[in-house]
Amino acid sequence: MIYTITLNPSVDYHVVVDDFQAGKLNRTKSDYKVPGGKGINVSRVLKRLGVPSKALGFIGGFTGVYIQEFLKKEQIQMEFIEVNQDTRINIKLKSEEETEINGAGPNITKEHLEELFALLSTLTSEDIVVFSGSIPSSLPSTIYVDLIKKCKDKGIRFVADVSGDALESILAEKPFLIKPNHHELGELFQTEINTIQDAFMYGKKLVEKGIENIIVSMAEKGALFINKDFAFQASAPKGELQNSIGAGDSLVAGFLSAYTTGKSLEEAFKIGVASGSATAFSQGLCTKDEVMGLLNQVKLQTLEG
Ligand SMILES: Nc1ncnc2c1ncn2[C@@H]1O[C@H](COP(=O)(O)OP(=O)(O)O)[C@@H](O)[C@H]1O
Ligand SMILES: O=P(O)(O)OC[C@H]1O[C@](O)(COP(=O)(O)O)[C@@H](O)[C@@H]1O
Repeated sequence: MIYTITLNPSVDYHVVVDDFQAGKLNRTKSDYKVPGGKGINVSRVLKRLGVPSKALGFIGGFTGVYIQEFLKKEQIQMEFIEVNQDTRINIKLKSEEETEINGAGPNITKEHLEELFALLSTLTSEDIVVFSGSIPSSLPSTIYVDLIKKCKDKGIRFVADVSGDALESILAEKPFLIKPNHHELGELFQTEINTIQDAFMYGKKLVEKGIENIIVSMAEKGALFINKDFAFQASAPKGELQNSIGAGDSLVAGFLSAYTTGKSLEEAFKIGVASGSATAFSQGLCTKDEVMGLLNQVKLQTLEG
């Protein structure tokens, strides 16, 4: 079973504003709300691609109730730990550009954390755990390392889609897969990455440190897959960008949906990239038909060196 762990879920409040002006009164052209948080998005896309998963994490308040009801309607398995404060609301503003304001998240107590450790202790080496997204501000930045150690003790493989200090701290734990975008990869090396060649060079450094597989996503430029045996660059399909929120999560879900059902790393990578782009080209998260419709546009090129 794939378990997704979202320490900091969200209700994503999407607003579309024509010609957004900072510091002025703006009125929405349209708006809608959906559950968010990286692991929750991964579970939702996995479900659409026909692969079951179970969503874990901390949830609370009226926003938490909304998320759980929504996921229940989508028949997504979940086992969230109830906390005392509201799950955050993240603002996703679409105008000429996309602007995001993500909340810090509710207070998580020692007891809540112990519940999560107890849940993890029921998993087996057959499972895969996906750790995604930010850490609520009440938890230490090393929390992912502690949770990962718990998984590693049981021989459980894990995937991490995290950024900043959290990403840096988990590298020594040798994840099965990480998926930074090119900004997040650059941040690790205190540099800016804009080209495929630079992404390849820095991605390889992480593989040398013991990361099994790395996917560096580069939005409309596609993505790179690197491990110790081979490296590929995938072009992204062409289409009209609707909303790229959740594109990275969809890439992770697409990859895992294929890899855990017996496809090669190469094929799984292609399905991942098609899933990311299918989400970017739709208002919400991708559907299976949308992913399959884009798959033959994803072309792989071997990267050497
Ligand atoms: N504008 C776009 N056009 C085509 N594909 C896109 C676009 N934006 C994102 N994608 C697809 O989604 C994947 C993940 O997007 P990216 O923005 O890099 O991730 P994140 O959401 O983690 O920042 C990309 O590798 C690509 O396949
Ligand atoms: O936990 P973080 O880093 O604040 O990110 C949470 C946000 O990321 C998302 O999961 C989208 O992630 P991606 O666009 O990277 O796929 C949103 O649903 C959510 O609001």
